[in-house]
Amino acid sequence: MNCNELFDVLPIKTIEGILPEQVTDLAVNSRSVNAGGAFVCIKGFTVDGHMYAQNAVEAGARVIVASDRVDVDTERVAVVYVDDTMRAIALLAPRFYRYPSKEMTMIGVTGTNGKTSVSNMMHAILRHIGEKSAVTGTIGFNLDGVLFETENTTNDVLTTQQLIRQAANANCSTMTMEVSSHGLLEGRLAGTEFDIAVFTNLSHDHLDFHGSMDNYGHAKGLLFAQLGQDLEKKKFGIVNRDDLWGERMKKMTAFPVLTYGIHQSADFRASDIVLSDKGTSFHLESPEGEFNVSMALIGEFNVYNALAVIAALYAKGIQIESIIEGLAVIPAAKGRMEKVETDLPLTIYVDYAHSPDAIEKAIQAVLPYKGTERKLIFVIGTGGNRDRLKRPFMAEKASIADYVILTTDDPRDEPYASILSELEVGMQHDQYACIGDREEAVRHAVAVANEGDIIIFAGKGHEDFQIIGKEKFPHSDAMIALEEAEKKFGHQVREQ
Ligand SMILES: CC(=O)N[C@H]1[C@@H](OP(=O)(O)OP(=O)(O)OC[C@H]2O[C@@H](n3ccc(=O)[nH]c3=O)[C@H](O)[C@@H]2O)O[C@H](CO)[C@@H](O)[C@@H]1O[C@H](C)C(=O)N[C@@H](C)C(=O)N[C@H](CCC(=O)O)C(=O)O
Ligand SMILES: Nc1ncnc2c1ncn2[C@@H]1O[C@H](COP(=O)(O)OP(=O)(O)OP(=O)(O)O)[C@@H](O)[C@H]1O
Repeated sequence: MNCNELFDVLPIKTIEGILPEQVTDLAVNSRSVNAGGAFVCIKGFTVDGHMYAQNAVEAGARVIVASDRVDVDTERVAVVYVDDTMRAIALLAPRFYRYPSKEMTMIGVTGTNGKTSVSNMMHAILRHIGEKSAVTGTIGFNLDGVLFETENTTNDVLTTQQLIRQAANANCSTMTMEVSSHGLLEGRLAGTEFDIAVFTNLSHDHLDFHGSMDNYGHAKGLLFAQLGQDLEKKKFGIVNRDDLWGERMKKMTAFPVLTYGIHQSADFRASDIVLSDKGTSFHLESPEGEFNVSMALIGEFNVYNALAVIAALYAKGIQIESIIEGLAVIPAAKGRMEKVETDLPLTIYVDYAHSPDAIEKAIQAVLPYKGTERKLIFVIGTGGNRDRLKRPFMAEKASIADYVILTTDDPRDEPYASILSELEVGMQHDQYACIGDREEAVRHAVAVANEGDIIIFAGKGHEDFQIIGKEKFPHSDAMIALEEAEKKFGHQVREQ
């Protein structure tokens, strides 16, 4: 891109050296600088990108954007000095990628729980009805069926613009993004123009970062505020009417807001809900009349997710009949109450619940068909060095299960003992075990199960690793559980 055109977007303090005519690339990581590119030095939580300016020059950068003095040869490279490089990249990235979000319908999904589920359901339905679609979030970046790994739920501003440009170039009609509160507060969505903002719910999580529920709720609301002020555009907010924070989200935008819910009156309302182990059906009241909806996803929480999906895709202009047809055939998002296929006499789910509300909802999903004979075993892990306040509340909700195994998900640098003791405070009955090593915890769950029992492994979901210390180790709840269950029950099945 032409340098004058690119840097014209910045309030520049000084330029040392001579700006080249063009830059080929933008980078915030010295390790991904390409020859002829520009490197922006970001001060992070861990390191200061200014330390890597010389590495960037050696990798071929022609321009460095910095706020602090950098010791580089200005005969070789131009240095653009600004007040704040984080704000600079927020302006440079969308300009460099030519404001790609304007070329598609952009749907942002925020809330404590349900972001991955809702956004992947929308993506799957759009593809089912023949539209090209992209989605980014905790599972990665899915470009019309091809999955790429990403670092964050909501990526840094540069990666975000790169991914949106990729989706636009691939002629996607829609890009759905999971929008985290961290992403909103840290400006990772600068330059992303959303058309539809969806709010799922708000409950206790990430208070280590936000300090209070009020701050956390405010951060989520920024997605609605970021719908902008150009009221001539057709934009929509979608909010959960049964969640007290829904009203607050609504107040953050002047655009029309469609509501959904089960208990309160709403534009999209579900009633006559039938929950089973095979799936869920409900009656839908909508602005277009009444419909029957059925889907293979289990649990009342998925009724909320389905309502959010229906309202958002309706706002995009898709016929409700087509959305319902899509809902009938799509699978659960990976690792979200995902049933592990087995002919062994156990029902096993892998789930990503790691907040008190999600744990309650995951357990409630199986209660309607569990009966009194079968035991529900719930394995709950929490991460080390992260929100400690939620731990007892997680165990309190887990206590709804008959037998609970308290363990870790990514212990990081925190000792097992401190994680487990803080969880244990919340237990409401004595039918539980504390086992820090997750593999051992999974094996124990199968060891205590009887034929017909249900086990939910919560906390790791789609992830196939565990972070212990600073390292990632391969880990799969499903594989360990199946191996153990095969040893325990396999002969029974084979002999039949
Ligand atoms: C606390 C936090 O937000 N950290 C984010 C932050 O990392 P950081 O500030 O530590 O980065 P850093 O390592 O100090 O690097 C600073 C700069 O130096 C550069 N650098 C670094 C090394 C080098 O050799 N060369 C170089 O140029 C880096 O590229 C970067 O530009 O910037 C990184 C790049 O954007 C993010 O990946 C990282 O997210 C970490 C992984 C994280 O765990 N974040 C969590 C808190 C988070 O954001 N979570 C939410 C989901 C919440 C939910 O579940 O709802 C999310 O959206 O993911
Ligand atoms: N609408 C919902 N309400 C409450 N719990 C939900 C809802 N949808 C999913 N869950 C539960 O929360 C877990 C996480 O769901 P999902 O990954 O969709 O949420 P998320 O908002 O993307 O979470 P995260 O930010 O942690 O990635 C699921 O595994 C399920 O147990």
